[in-house]
Amino acid sequence: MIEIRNLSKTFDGKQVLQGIDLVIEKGDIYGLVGVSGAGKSTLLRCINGLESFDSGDLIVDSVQINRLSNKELRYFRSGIGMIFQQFSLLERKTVYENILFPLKCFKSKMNNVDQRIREVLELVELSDKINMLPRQLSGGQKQRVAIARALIMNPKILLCDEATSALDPNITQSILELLKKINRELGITIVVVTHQMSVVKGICNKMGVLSSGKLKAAGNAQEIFLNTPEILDDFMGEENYRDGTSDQKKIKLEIIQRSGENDDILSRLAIETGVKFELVWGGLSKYSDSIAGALMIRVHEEEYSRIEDYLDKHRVEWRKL
Ligand SMILES: Nc1ncnc2c1ncn2[C@@H]1O[C@H](COP(=O)(O)OP(=O)(O)OP(=O)(O)O)[C@@H](O)[C@H]1O
Repeated sequence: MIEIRNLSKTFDGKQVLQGIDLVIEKGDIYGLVGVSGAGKSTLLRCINGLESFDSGDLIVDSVQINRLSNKELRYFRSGIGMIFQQFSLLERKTVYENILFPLKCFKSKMNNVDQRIREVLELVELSDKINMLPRQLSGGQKQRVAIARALIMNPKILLCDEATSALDPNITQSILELLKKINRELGITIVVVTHQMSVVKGICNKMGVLSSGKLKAAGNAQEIFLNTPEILDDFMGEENYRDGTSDQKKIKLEIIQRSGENDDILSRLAIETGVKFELVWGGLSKYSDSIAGALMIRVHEEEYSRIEDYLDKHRVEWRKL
């Protein structure tokens, strides 16, 4: 378990994390989201002791990180894996040597190193690339090597800093599946820093929303998406829909669909109100353990009240954006 209590940090007098209280349970896949500069990466780096903090407590499996000596901190960090957007592989070393690297760094006395490297490579499904150099691999394959390198030390926690941000959607999906498998089969707690809402929806059971160094919300990811979506408004539009024409006279609203309810809502809305509206974005999202969806429509302000009346009358869940 990772417990963060009233943690604050400044950089050059600027407060970048302010009174953060957060608990990440063993086995969670926890998403940390927020706009650029919100403090996500700094918080992630505090968790593995790469970054110090000014006040508060950070306790990982009953170990108070801020009280560790340098030697103890080094040992502690060997039990936490980390992967990055840019993979950070050694370009002149083979896949095998890259995975071996942390064992050398931490002067590990692990037995059967060769067998262990082959095991982690099999887990990330890259056994056939063992003697290749990073430049001979695709982005997704490089991230798999980075994951294997993180796993070689048998970590209890894996930290992912924008690990899929540089990848195509299909490749992202396969990396997310791999992270889920690692969480499920090895029981590794995963903390994911991302600006991609689809990543949080796809794999995270919990999430924390950071804004200007403060924690705006924390809890069950699906509940935050469905019950308090306004908290995520800052990110909407970056990924879910593109709306270049900012027509002031049009109002956007979101219709929530839970478990297949209101499948026919758009056709009913069009036929029964006669209002012409635009579908901006729509889709079902697969949350870690269920499916729910949202439809975003745009309507001229003069006709907005007819839509509002219809949705309320038919008890359809919606909100104005
Ligand atoms: N080493 C540093 N020295 C000084 N300021 C820093 C340092 N690292 C981060 N900051 C500042 O701390 C704030 C939080 O940065 P951080 O990288 O944690 O945000 P983030 O939410 O991860 O953003 P992004 O999504 O862009 O990576 C920013 O204002 C950043 O400029």
